[in-house]
Amino acid sequence: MASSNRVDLGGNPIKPITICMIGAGGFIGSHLCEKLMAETPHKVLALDVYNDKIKHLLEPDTLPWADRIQFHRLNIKNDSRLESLIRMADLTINLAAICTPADYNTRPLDTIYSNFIDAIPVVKYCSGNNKRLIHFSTCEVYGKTIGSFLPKDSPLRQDPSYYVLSEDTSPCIFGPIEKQRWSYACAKQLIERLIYAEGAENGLDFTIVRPFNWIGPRMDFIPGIDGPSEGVPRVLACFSNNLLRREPLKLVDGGQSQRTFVYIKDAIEAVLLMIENPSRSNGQIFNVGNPNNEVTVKQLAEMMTEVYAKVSGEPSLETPTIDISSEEFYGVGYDDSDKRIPDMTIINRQLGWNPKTSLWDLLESTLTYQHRTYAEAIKQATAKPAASS
Ligand SMILES: NC(=O)c1ccc[n+]([C@@H]2O[C@H](COP(=O)([O-])OP(=O)(O)OC[C@H]3O[C@@H](n4cnc5c(N)ncnc54)[C@H](O)[C@@H]3O)[C@@H](O)[C@H]2O)c1
Ligand SMILES: O=C(O)[C@H]1O[C@H](OP(=O)(O)OP(=O)(O)OC[C@H]2O[C@@H](n3ccc(=O)[nH]c3=O)[C@H](O)[C@@H]2O)[C@H](O)[C@@H](O)[C@@H]1O
Repeated sequence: MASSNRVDLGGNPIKPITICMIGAGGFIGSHLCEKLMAETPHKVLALDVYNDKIKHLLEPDTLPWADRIQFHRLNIKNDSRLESLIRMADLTINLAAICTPADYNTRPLDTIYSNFIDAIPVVKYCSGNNKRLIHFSTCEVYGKTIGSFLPKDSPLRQDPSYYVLSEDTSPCIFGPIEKQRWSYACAKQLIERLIYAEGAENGLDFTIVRPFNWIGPRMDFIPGIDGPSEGVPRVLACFSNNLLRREPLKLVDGGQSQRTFVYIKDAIEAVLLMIENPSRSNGQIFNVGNPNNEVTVKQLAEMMTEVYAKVSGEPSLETPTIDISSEEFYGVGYDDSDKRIPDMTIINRQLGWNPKTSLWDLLESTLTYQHRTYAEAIKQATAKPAASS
């Protein structure tokens, strides 16, 4: 329950604030709203075009936090209410974006507009009205590691300085323009630079968050169930969909890319620390990830297969994975980040935050959720054609 005697990292009482959360209806937004309602006294103006993932927080209006959350259905591209909602709040958190890799090379214009152009008014309204901004960027701004350009057998590839990604020292390395995969990373980088410049020239109080593969319940959609049949969500939902349908998991270019995955609930703790400790967060760019949870995508597929068999009680397929080329899976212009290990020095120093949950544990709770939420719907959807023939 929201307690009134909560203190910040300096031991000072935390005053209730109003937060304008743009993109509140998405994966991260839904978990952040849940946390803010259950554990803090803060108010949320929740802005999004959809609210399915936060319906449980909005209805019925007898919920204990009913007077602390207000949903505003709006598209920030073209809605004149945006500035007044930002003005009504003490802090704006911008989560709105197109952020699924399948879109970056097939809808590059929408990707660039969404991640750069549409975010500009948010930055300007915060700067012009002296409001604090927490903006969600991405670990993709780092692009590829320096180490990826070394020969495969170079011993330097084992040296962390060639692959650990640090906020204030690592370069941002993208592929050529025809590799439209980088449209997202480049747009995010430019909005980071704009925010940074607003801070330097006009005194904007900002915090930039670079999430490293946050995963958990409510991430994206299951194609044909609560999203388009032909849609391609991020890897957690792709693999969940394959497991639920008892299909082999598809390994893009052999699944050799490496990722570090962090549990959404751990990551949300970090965001709450940023919200409630502005003096330690303003002017900072924070990596938020779990360097201990590194796997190749192939290892992730194997682990998810094992965990899913445990939580569903269904035996795994004889051939649990198949290889597929990136061109076949994503189309022309796809490219990939090779490896993503976050340097945690800054977030540790400023906020004392550390992730807690192991990859096995986070997959167990997430796949339990996926099974409970979708297994029956998939059974019905796949049974339909047979019943009608
Ligand atoms: N999940 C991750 O691990 C991760 C990693 C890196 C970066 N991020 C960044 O974090 C943010 C949130 O990511 P997420 O995983 O919750 O994605 P999401 O797609 O689940 O949420 C984004 C939300 O923004 C909304 N939105 C998009 N455009 C809008 C518009 N024009 N007007 C109003 N609402 C709009 C969408 O409807 C959606 O609900 C994004 O900026 C993303 O780039 C997330
Ligand atoms: O989450 C993040 O930190 C960032 O990274 C993601 O990018 P990426 O990790 O490449 O996206 P995923 O869809 O999660 O894919 C991870 C890896 O799995 C592979 N993959 C994906 C799906 C699939 O079915 N099979 C498969 O092998 C991809 O090729 C990629 O190598 C997205 O760009 C953003 O959500 C975000 O900014």
